[in-house]
Amino acid sequence: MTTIEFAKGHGTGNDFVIVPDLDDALPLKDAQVAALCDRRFGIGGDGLLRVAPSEDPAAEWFMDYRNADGSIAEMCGNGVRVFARYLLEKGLAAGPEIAVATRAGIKTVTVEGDELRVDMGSAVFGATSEASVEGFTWSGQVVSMGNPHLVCHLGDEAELEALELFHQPRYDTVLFPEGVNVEFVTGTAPHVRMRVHERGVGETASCGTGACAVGAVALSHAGLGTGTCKVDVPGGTLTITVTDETLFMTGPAVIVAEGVFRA
Ligand SMILES: N[C@@H](CCC[C@H](N)C(=O)O)C(=O)O
Repeated sequence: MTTIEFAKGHGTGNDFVIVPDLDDALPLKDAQVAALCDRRFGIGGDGLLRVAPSEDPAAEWFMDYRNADGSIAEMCGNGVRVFARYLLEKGLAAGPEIAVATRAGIKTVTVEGDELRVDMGSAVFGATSEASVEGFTWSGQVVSMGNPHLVCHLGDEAELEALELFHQPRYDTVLFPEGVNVEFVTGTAPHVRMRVHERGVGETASCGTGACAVGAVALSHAGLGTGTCKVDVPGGTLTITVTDETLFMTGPAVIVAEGVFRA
């Protein structure tokens, strides 16, 4: 029998299995990640955060993020806050500023009271494209937060609530050969609401990088290059602040369990 030490945490309901691998001795296979993230036969999570030593001298720890299906993603916004909270609780980092190495570069996480603020780097706007769910089609803004997003604005709250996101949204597979996270949004800056269908997961209660993309688009639609936008997700609220230099995401992150997984 194999045993794997784990913790479990979430940020606005986007939940993660955390696997400490401080000696970098546990390179998890896709099937192992999927088994750990399975909600019936495993621990359950939208993704997995392996805590590994960083090869970049600018950060001590590397966040090896994997989606629930085992696929690799470049970045995870809620994940990086949960990762930093885990480091703090385990005494692996001191704070108030923690540098975390990710596949999308070093992210600096700052403790702000009960919440954590992350310097996510600027949102990069691309072309416009379309997403469809069950025969309905919306135009969307392509945004990169290190990982790909398609931000679609819907007519009203009723339309947002009626969305059947257990279906995989259709998108331009030539533009997104590796898949895309699709955000569905109502409202205008400084306060919007979104639901999300995540690549490699399905509908989740929150997506940090998705909220960053949505906040940046909402501010831009309002004619504001800089400013703050609150983004309500099913699992809570994230605050997105765009400056001339970067984009900050602020929100909660909690560790809720620890244990040993037997496989
Ligand atoms: N939930 C995450 C995003 C995780 C990665 C995403 N599913 C992808 O494949 O790009 C977040 O909080 O940003």
